[in-house]
Amino acid sequence: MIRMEHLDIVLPGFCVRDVNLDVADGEFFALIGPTGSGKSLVLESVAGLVPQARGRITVAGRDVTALPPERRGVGIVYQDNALFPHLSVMENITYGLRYHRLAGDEAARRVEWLVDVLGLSRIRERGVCNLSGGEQQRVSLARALAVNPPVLLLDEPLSALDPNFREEIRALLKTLHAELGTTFFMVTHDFAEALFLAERVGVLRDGALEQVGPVRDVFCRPRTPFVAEFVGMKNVFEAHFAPGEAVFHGLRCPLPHPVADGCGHVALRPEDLVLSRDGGIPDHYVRYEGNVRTVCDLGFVYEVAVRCGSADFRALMDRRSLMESDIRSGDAVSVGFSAGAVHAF
Ligand SMILES: Nc1ncnc2c1ncn2[C@@H]1O[C@H](COP(=O)(O)OP(=O)(O)OP(=O)(O)O)[C@@H](O)[C@H]1O
Repeated sequence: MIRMEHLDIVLPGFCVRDVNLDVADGEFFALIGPTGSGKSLVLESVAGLVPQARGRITVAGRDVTALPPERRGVGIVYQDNALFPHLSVMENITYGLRYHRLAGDEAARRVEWLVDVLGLSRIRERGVCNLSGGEQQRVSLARALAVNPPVLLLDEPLSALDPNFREEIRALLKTLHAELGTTFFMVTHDFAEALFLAERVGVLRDGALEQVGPVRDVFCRPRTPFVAEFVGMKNVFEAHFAPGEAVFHGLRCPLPHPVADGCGHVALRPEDLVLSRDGGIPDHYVRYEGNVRTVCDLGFVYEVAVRCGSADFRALMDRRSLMESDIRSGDAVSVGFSAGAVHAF
């Protein structure tokens, strides 16, 4: 549905380099990466809002590289919703219908369906300026989808919302995608969002794609240290591989799958580590001894940093486990994990 071939965008001080990407018809694809990695530029080049220096963009089989934004067949939803402030909710939603010559029963039914699914019935005649952030974002989703675009581009649609609205809009995005079959192409720097919504993701780093794949694959089997850290692995170590095991920072670790001998990395998710002060690590777990360096309150969970030899591990613990195990900074602890949790690459 969307194809980018050898896409380059050249700006003073920043370049997007040789992006090649295929997004399938009806897919929910998320382009993820840290702030400033070029995600919005790639999305805007699909929309025709940023000129590319090289490459070709195809939408629904049509080469749109040279077409203006309004002829590309894409809808767009921004982080800050960009509604027309002088128009009502319904006027905003139906604004594009006339331009796209979409009057008639089918368009009216679609608008009513969107108003209903997005919970806008009660506020349809209101002006948009005094709506809550969540309501405004629901209106902008309805406006973008009212003209039935084959592709909906979403530029960080949740990041300006407070946490309650974020969950609500996230769930609505999932429903809309499942019901409409529209291809969704979303940009976000929040991997958890992509994990909840997307079928596949592409990870952008400094203007270049570093890994593309099914979201679970990228989550569990990152191919580079950068992707591993971006998806929250937290424990990424340079390692030397020998038959059946990895050695890193002087620690030996069995490998769940055969890996070619030589150098590489091992990575562990912080939630896969178990900490204990009294040796209470299951016998079949890999186990190292170390000292707690810091205990950091992250809100719902605690991140506990433990040094074992010269390796710094980071584990996540919920409040109850932390209280029950009475782990504090400076304590001697065991760090344990199942060999199956080790990702080697
Ligand atoms: N019109 C422009 N002219 C020059 N530089 C630009 C322009 N637009 C964006 N940039 C720069 O290009 C880089 C990538 O910007 P972009 O907005 O695509 O990043 P992003 O990954 O979407 O980041 P964020 O998550 O913060 O939105 C940034 O350094 C930005 O300052």
